[in-house]
Amino acid sequence: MTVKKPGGLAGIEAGETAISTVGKNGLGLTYRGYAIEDLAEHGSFEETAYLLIRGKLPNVDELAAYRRKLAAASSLPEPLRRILELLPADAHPMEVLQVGCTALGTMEPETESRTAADIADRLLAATGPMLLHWYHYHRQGEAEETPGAEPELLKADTDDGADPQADATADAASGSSESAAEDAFDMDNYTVAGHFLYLLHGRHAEHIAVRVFDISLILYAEHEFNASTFAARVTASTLSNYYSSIATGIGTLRGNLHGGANEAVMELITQFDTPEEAAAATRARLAAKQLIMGFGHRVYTVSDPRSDIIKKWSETLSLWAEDSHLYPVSEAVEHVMRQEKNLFPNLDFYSASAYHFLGIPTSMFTPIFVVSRITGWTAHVMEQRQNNRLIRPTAAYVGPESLPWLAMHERR
Ligand SMILES: CC(=O)SCCNC(=O)CCNC(=O)[C@H](O)C(C)(C)COP(=O)(O)OP(=O)(O)OC[C@H]1O[C@@H](n2cnc3c(N)ncnc32)[C@H](O)[C@@H]1OP(=O)(O)O
Ligand SMILES: O=C([O-])CC(=O)C(=O)O
Repeated sequence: MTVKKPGGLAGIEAGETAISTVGKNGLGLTYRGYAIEDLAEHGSFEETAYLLIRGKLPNVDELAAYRRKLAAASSLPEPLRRILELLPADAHPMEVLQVGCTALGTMEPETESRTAADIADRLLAATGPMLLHWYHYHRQGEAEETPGAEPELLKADTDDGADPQADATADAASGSSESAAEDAFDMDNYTVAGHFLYLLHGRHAEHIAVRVFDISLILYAEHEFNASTFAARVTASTLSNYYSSIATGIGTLRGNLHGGANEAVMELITQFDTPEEAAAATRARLAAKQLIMGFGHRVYTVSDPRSDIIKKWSETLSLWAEDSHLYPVSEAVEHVMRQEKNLFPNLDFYSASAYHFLGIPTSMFTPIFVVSRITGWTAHVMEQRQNNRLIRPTAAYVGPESLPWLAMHERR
């Protein structure tokens, strides 16, 4: 008798890693031995990126130098800007990032002196600007379409009376090599989070907005053998180049069962005006055997520790938000999912409302996941290369056997 193997490689230990632990005892997440709770409370995304890519937490001087390196790496070469401008306005933002990263790979290829770690630094600083250059270029002259816009209390004061969003947009669209936004951004205090929000909104974001965004980047950075990381490792295992692993990771992250879930969550919760409506609709969907995005997990069985952290921040941001009802709506969905299915929210569920309250357009949610996960993908590509063996499992053949050859005229 043959024993049926679990689908989707569930429960299969597909290799070793020293980068992170996921779901030990059903819960818990560590990056190189550090608890996610500590990283999110005391650390920054730059420290997390350094830890993942270089294997240790940076000291004061190393962190300052790293931030300077990232700040310098955040500007886009002119040919790359042109390529991004040629992409259609309705292109999928994940494909824009795939094109952007691959195009950069043709301009700044991996070499002995330009290592995977160097390119990772370049990409985690430059992918946000790539996305936002393409975004603003195509929205030149359009009304602000950021849903919910940034809550008033989260906005930094702009004292010159100018409309920096319009300036940044127009300048990006004009094709000048350095946009007004980049010129004006305080590069001495560069953070990936602060720079992204600045380029999006055309003004410095409030401290709390930058901090919440920074924490979300920490939470999204790494997660063991998740689908996109595993796919990136498969690509690395063929001795392909670094950029190809990243392109693989982006393509795999896009799907709704993985990174795409945060956008699907937003599409769900914005359909409801009240918690009661959300609860009833969730019950109806479950009865119809539909998936509710942002719930469940392949590895965690008790809870996703990242969800507790981002949920708290989503609640805090909702206090200032125009459409603050999205937080109680989300809680109502969570309540039904726990009651009916004993399922808990994963990181994507409350990230959706948190990003929305920060004034981030829904179509950028999964690309932001890319900006962060580049760190984890890189750590895994480097680990795979250190002790490489081609990843090539076998399949149990279940197709037809020994068919007689059919001549052309015999085929239906
Ligand atoms: C950052 C991230 O990438 S986290 C993951 C993001 N993805 C999502 O949120 C998508 C929604 N969730 C899901 O589809 C799944 O929970 C996954 C893909 C995350 C994990 O999938 P699997 O490990 O294969 O779990 P599986 O599909 O076997 O689920 C077990 C049971 O729970 C149910 N279930 C799991 N997740 C959900 C959900 N979100 N909504 C409704 N039911 C669910 C399944 O239907 C299944 O029920 P059954 O036993 O009656 O058939
Ligand atoms: O681990 C997984 O399967 C998905 C996930 O939560 C992640 O990649 O962050």
